Amino acid sequence: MEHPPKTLEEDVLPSPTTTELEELDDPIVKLQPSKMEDYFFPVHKLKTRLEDDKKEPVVIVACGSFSPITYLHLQMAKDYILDTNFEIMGGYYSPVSDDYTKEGLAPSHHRVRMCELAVERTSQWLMVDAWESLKEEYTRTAIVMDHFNKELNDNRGGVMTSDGKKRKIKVILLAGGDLIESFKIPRLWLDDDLHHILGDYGVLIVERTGADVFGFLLSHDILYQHRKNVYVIKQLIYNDISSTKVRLFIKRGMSVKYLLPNSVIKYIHENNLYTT
Ligand SMILES: Nc1ncnc2c1ncn2[C@@H]1O[C@H](COP(=O)(O)OP(=O)(O)OP(=O)(O)O)[C@@H](O)[C@H]1O
Ligand SMILES: NC(=O)c1ccc[n+]([C@@H]2O[C@H](COP(=O)(O)O)[C@@H](O)[C@H]2O)c1
Repeated sequence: MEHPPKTLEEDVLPSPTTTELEELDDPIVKLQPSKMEDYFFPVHKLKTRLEDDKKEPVVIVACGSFSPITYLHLQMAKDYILDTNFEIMGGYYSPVSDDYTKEGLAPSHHRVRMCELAVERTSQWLMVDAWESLKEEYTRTAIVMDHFNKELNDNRGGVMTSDGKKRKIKVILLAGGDLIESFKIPRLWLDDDLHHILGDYGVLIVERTGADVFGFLLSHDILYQHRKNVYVIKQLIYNDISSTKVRLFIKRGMSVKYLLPNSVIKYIHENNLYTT
């Protein structure tokens, strides 16, 4: 279990590069198709070479509804940098399929496109993978993690180190504290899946207001058993934008500016999403 930095002095926050602060003029775009038969695994922002051989290559996978994606989801993926032992090769949003019966889900092709719009001008490492969303039936998160592992390690052989050898990428699930707390809901998660996700992959937990992550880690047997593979990202500034509230604001005709990227707001209006 990773603990937050003890003092701020010990923890040197990397300064963002200019490109990270500006919206990219020349966006790195490779849109996902809307049919499974046209599906390809997106790799256009994936780093293929490890810069620091002492670090462990990692790909972050964020599963969720993203209905719609907000600045919280974008910021959540950024906080990994506090952990200095990983070198991030890339990150993916994997929106759930339409079969996931949750209130407020816009059709999956809209959710995928909104995620793409959100990252295409603002990130040099985040991509959107439509595989899960293109499936007619719901796919459990453990199977989604296997899909990423297969694409990255089995099909592509991981990454290249400086001496030309290939190294396996650690695929890690990025999840908010609330998602982790859902592990305790009876029959929602299979124990075998939790052992697989936590034991064979790993979880990066982003603290969320109202969720006592450390207390929960202590109380949950399977999480505790795999605690070495569980990394908690302490939120220094809490951001509690929620997609539910964003949908409600839109429905009530209120402004959602500064809660999500303008390109996503424009898309929502153009496609008349969340108005009813
Ligand atoms: N405020 C937050 N702080 C930390 N993590 C969050 C926050 N909001 C969402 N997440 C995380 O983002 C991921 C995807 O979230 P998802 O879109 O499914 O839920 P949500 O934003 O809570 O949406 P909804 O309001 O529709 O339930 C999940 O891992 C969730 O825990
Ligand atoms: N058994 C499982 O694999 C399982 C159970 C609950 C949620 N999840 C995942 O968690 C993510 C977020 O779910 P919610 O939007 O319901 O918070 C989704 O990607 C969903 O697929 C997976």
